[in-house]
Amino acid sequence: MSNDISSDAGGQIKIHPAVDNGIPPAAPNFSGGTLTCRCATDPVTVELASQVAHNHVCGCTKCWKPAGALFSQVAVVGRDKVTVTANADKLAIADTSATIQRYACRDCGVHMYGRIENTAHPFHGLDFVHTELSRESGWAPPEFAAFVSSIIESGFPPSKMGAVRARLTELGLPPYDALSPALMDAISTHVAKARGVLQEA
Ligand SMILES: N[C@@H](CCC(=O)N[C@@H](CS)C(=O)NCC(=O)O)C(=O)O
Ligand SMILES: [Zn+2]
Ligand SMILES: [Zn+2]
Repeated sequence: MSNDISSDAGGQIKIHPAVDNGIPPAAPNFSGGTLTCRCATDPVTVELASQVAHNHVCGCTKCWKPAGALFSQVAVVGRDKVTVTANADKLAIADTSATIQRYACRDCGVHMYGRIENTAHPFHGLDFVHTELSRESGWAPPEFAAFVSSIIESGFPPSKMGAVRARLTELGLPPYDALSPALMDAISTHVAKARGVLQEA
């Protein structure tokens, strides 16, 4: 336990640096900022021309996490609000077979944005971004924890899942093993309408 990267000296479970010491609120009228990768020279920069939505922490193996973090922090923003403003040539898709095409810096490994190209996907039109890559404060804070059980797939001991879910709840991040109920309902509503079995939401 003492050398477990997922807990601090006091045994407190560490979720992600953006939430471990309290979650700062959104700034009113916040209108975006610049994401910068971790390269000391020639960093990739991405401009977001709006506030983000549905910010959350994600335990899946595919989302980018800073070193030592159990969870990723990830939000969505309209794809028309996302512009790569420097060193775009360093970006490559982390896994071309994934639904979300995550554009990663080849040098530092940070994911700069994730994009869904399938126009039938419920989340088409939204890009996935990590606001911690910005120096600005005022981003919409994370509201829930998604894919919590998936941290086990990165090697986290199943016996400590109770402590993780308790800590997430304490932080005000209700833990779910897929997305939040609101987002799961939105996905199924989209699917039902596409199948013609539902007219009204
Ligand atoms: N248990 C899997 C879950 C992966 C997963 O489904 N991730 C969600 C949340 S980011 C997703 O929507 N993935 C789509 C994708 O990765 O393209 C893992 O941890 O790898
Ligand atoms: Zn980089
Ligand atoms: Zn994820």
